Amino acid sequence: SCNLQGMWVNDLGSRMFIGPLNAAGQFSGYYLAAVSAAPNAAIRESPLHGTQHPNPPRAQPTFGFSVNWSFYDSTTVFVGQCFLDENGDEFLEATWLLREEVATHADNWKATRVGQNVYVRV
Ligand SMILES: CN1C(=O)N(C)[C@H]2CS[C@@H](CCCCC(=O)O)[C@H]21
Repeated sequence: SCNLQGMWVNDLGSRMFIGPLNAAGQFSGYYLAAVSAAPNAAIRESPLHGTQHPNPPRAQPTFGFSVNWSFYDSTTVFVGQCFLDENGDEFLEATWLLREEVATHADNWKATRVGQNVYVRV
């Protein structure tokens, strides 16, 4: 079945490490963004926390997690599902919302980006 634990990479080249699940399906880990609005030199590991359906183990569970960027005033939340391909290899389909801190409420309209990415195991 699909378990999020371990190291993943997406099509942007970003990597994330997901730690062990607890009984409630909660996990922690870190995210290493391959690209950012911040200068590349600033990019560093950022903590993530989330949940996936733990018990009973689901073959292709849904998950969610959020990343508190340690080098930029923004936050990303991810939701998605773990799938098994025809070879039995796991991949993640994720949709994300990236919320950037903007200077004034007048800029609120342009503060949230959305996207989708696929992750495969490193
Ligand atoms: C590299 N990325 C990646 O692997 N994504 C799935 C997307 C959604 S989070 C964003 C990086 C945000 C870094 C901090 C910032 O620039 O606000 C982009």
